[in-house]
Amino acid sequence: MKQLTLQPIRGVQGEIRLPGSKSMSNRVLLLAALAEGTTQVRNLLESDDTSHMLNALSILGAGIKYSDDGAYCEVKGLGGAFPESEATLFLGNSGTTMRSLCAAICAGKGRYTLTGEPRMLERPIGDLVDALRQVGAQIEYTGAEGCPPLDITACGLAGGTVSIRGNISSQYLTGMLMAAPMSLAPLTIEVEGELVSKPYIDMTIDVMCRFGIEVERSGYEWFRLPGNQAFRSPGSILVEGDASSASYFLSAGAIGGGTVRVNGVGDDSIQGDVAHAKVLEQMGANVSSGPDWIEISRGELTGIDADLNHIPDAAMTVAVTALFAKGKTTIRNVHNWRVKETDRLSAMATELRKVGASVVEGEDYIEITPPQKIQPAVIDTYNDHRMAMCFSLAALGDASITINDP
Ligand SMILES: O=C(O)C1=C[C@@H](OP(=O)(O)O)[C@@H](O)[C@H](O)C1
Ligand SMILES: C=C(OP(=O)(O)O)C(=O)O
Repeated sequence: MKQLTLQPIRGVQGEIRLPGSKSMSNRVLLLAALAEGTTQVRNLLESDDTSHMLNALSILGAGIKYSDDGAYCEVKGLGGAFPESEATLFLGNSGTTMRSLCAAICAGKGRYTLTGEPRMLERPIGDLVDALRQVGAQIEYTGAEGCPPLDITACGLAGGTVSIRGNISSQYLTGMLMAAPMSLAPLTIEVEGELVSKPYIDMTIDVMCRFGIEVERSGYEWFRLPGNQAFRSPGSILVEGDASSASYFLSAGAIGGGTVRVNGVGDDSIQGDVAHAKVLEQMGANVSSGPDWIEISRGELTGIDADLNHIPDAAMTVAVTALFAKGKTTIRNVHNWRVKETDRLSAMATELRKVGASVVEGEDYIEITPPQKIQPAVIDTYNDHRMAMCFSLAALGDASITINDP
């Protein structure tokens, strides 16, 4: 196993341009593949999750190539649902790919197996499968009930009304929304109970709108879409910088002193995770922003008690930032951390204790009391990119931090 040791970092300042948003990249790729016309996607993220989406889309028939200078990725759309074929698609541990492709595939024809890394086979998808079955999808579990692998016999989606639970992941609703225009008649999607991670739904609808599909909605309660519609390519689309990735740099600025500026996301962003800067401001950091940039510098940081359900990914960065705040920080309403790349509530509690914090791990919250002084530690990352990225910040505490499997 590789390790990365970070020597104590004494102060940070500087400016970066962010890589493309994972969430926006994967939405744009899928809709571009289904759309009429060719889309040039700029600032596409290069990552495991986007490579699983790209690979699956090319197996499903979309034409994908990079421009000679690498400036954009060109996606030649299919002009409708995926054409009839048979394929096994390996989707790694990418929730956005698994959930959105599952729904989109059901709108077409053919026989498909969707599978992934061992952890993906433990991540729930039953709420999406139940909803898709209401509109005629034929999906079987071949492993554990309620999780991938899935065997799908795609035969199109009927219209009508479908009800979907949203209390575990918003990605199920995102999947239904992006498949809905391909249904055979208008579709109304009703959300049953509480919906988590709400800003991701606004992002989904924003991207769909750029591909020519209007969604009628009542808040996060119901959504109505016309059937038999094709997405239309906007020609060219710029993927915003990744707001979740921005959170590590912004926290570094809030903790470490000098001014840090991230370019590529700001006030005009469609990503909910830009609200991470607001949380840092609430903790005492100095924040300013423009349409596509955010700048931050240190203030006296104080612990907060906050419901961070709306920013589940950046909330992990807040948890590590809490090591540098005065007093206790409580992060509430993050029960679905337990079903992501790893059980993030348990992993976070274990690793924060290694650097000396006192931690209470609740069923759906975490309470962090910082140590007098951050202890040098070897951090396990549980095959979770965000564990690696957010614990790098602990090296700002005058301690050397080794990250396992960085
Ligand atoms: O729709 C998306 O792009 C995402 C939604 C969130 O998941 P949940 O809705 O499962 O919380 C988030 O954690 C994930 O990284 C990306
Ligand atoms: C939860 C995440 O990803 P996904 O659900 O898309 O696998 C993440 O990137 O933090």
